Amino acid sequence: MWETYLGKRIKGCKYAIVGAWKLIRNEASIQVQAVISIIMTFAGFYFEISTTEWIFQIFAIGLVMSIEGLNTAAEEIVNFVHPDFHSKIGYIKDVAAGAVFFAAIAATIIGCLIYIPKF
Ligand SMILES: Nc1ncnc2c1ncn2[C@@H]1O[C@H](COP(=O)(O)OP(=O)(O)OP(=O)(O)O)[C@@H](O)[C@H]1O
Repeated sequence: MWETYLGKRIKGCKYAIVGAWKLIRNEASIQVQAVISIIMTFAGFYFEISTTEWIFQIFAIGLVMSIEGLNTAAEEIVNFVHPDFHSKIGYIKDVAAGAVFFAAIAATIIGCLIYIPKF
């Protein structure tokens, strides 16, 4: 059953869920993002934001957490293949962190556009 096309897709989903759980359990940066996401979700219900605002908020949360996860994966790869100090490793880690920064800035702007008018 697991060797069929559908079986392989289901197995892939299982690994992805396990990976998401590992990120939440082990990575402080993801834990911070998860807590912020929960707070923003409560805020969404409290301020009764519109469907369009929910779409943007959920998209922003997904974007930041996805890129933060990819940043963690990039860090793990470079630490594994080259544990020693090297300027190229520093560059790779810096640009991976920079990608998170872009997503975080976009999410912050979306949050401001949604919530500032509510005050
Ligand atoms: N092996 C290395 N070679 C060169 N520069 C490095 C290396 N490791 C880290 N750096 C530099 O230090 C910065 C922070 O690295 P890293 O993300 O590993 O530290 P951290 O954020 O304290 O780690 P963690 O997220 O695991 O707590 C990198 O962006 C990079 O500029």
